[in-house]
Amino acid sequence: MAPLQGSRAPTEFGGPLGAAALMLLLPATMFHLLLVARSGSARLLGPPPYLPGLEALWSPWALLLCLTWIGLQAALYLLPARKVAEGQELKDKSRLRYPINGFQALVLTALLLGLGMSAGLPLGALSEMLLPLAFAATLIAFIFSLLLYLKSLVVPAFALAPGGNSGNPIYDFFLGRELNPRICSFDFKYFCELRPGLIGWVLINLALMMQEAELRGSPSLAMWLVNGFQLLYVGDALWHEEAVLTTMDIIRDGFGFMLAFGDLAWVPFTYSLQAQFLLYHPQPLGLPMALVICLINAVGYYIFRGANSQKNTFRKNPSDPRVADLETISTATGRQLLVSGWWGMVRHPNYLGDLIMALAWSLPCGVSHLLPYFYLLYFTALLVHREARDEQQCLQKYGLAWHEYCRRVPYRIMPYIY
Ligand SMILES: NC(=O)C1=CN([C@@H]2O[C@H](COP(=O)(O)OP(=O)(O)OC[C@H]3O[C@@H](n4cnc5c(N)ncnc54)[C@H](OP(=O)(O)O)[C@@H]3O)[C@@H](O)[C@H]2O)C=CC1
Ligand SMILES: CC(C)CCC[C@@H](C)[C@H]1CC=C2C3=C(CC[C@@]21C)[C@@]1(C)CC[C@H](O)C(C)(C)[C@@H]1CC3
Repeated sequence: MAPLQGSRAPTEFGGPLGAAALMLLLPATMFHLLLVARSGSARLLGPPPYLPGLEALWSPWALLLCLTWIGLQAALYLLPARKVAEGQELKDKSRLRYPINGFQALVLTALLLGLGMSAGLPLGALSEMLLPLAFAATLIAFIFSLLLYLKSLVVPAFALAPGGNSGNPIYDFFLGRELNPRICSFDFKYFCELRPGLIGWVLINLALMMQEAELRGSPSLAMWLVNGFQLLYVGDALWHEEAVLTTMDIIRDGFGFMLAFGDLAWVPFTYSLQAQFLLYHPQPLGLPMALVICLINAVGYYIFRGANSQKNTFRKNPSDPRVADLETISTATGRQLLVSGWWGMVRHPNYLGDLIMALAWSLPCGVSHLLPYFYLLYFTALLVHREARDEQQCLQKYGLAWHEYCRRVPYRIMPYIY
């Protein structure tokens, strides 16, 4: 049985108190956004238009729908994969294996949906159920995290995450004790990170677009852009699914409430905020402005994809001709750090690209409201915090070589600014 008191790594997110506050604050924020998006004034910083009673939140149908959705995605995850990838080496020197069939799951979901819609499935009606669906997803995330916590109490110590094993049950419940909870080969964290929430996000976007078409005759240009940009982002994540195996969420963070709620509830219901806003607050958008916004998204995507692919190619095979000419610094671990190309511009060029895309997702909503810019604000805070966490880990891993990298590439995310 794993000890309750673990490695005593320094706590993050403000320790147990911060974790407890976040567990209340994050769901509260999500419901606030859902309520405000459909209110006339759509004021991000004002009070919610009303406080929903339990009858507006709880619906057994919504719970059934959420469970069916997760079940469908789990079934697609279990289908034969075109490739099985190995994860990073674990404490016991073993490597886990992961199916690479996320894009296949997206395509099959789209086919099933197409079939359903041609048989009369009223997808637009989903937009009327967002509140009970979000409540059901939160409930599922909470119960799921509790089961994950209980499971973590009976696994050997080497299976625990370095950070979520402080001995404080609230903190560990939030951050996640077990690093890679699995039943047989089914990896819960990997599954949740990319499937039900991410594909659910584009499904909700599509439902909002269908509803707009029903209300106004056809979807607006702004709605097309938001749907297109975010579908590109999700499709890209699933196409490059293997890259998620080197993110800190998979390598370092345990699977607890933060990721379970983040993946299953936060992503689908808050990342679709721009489309929610547009359904209730139609915005005029001319073709020239739409083209400028497409250009901004393309620039963001170019940087995001270029930086992520450059690092992934380099980590897989430093002598690959696409990266072999780049300048590097050697580290005591034997690994090298790129100091030219994208990674010589700033220390997190992928975050910069992601943030530029976030701006492009909000601009179609106009500038009359702050609400559609919530994602950009939240995401800036998330990435600044994430960058600091990653910096700390790289400093620990690479020591002097990391100092040298910081000297050569002084800016973190935004050249000459941050
Ligand atoms: N939409 C969303 O909600 C979110 C999106 N993201 C996106 O996910 C993607 C992945 O982000 P994330 O996992 O945070 O981190 P990164 O992909 O930026 O990976 C950081 C790691 O890269 C390696 N690295 C850092 N500098 C260099 C260098 N100069 N040369 C070679 N390797 C280097 C280090 O690991 P090592 O040396 O061990 O390889 C470091 O720990 C990003 O594009 C981010 O924008 C992230 C969070 C949320
Ligand atoms: C609820 C809290 C505020 C914190 C939750 C954070 C999570 C929502 C994010 C943590 C890392 C994520 C990643 C993606 C989605 C959001 C979460 C889960 C990602 C799958 C999005 C698509 C990208 O292409 C990616 C690189 C695959 C992302 C990986 C990290």
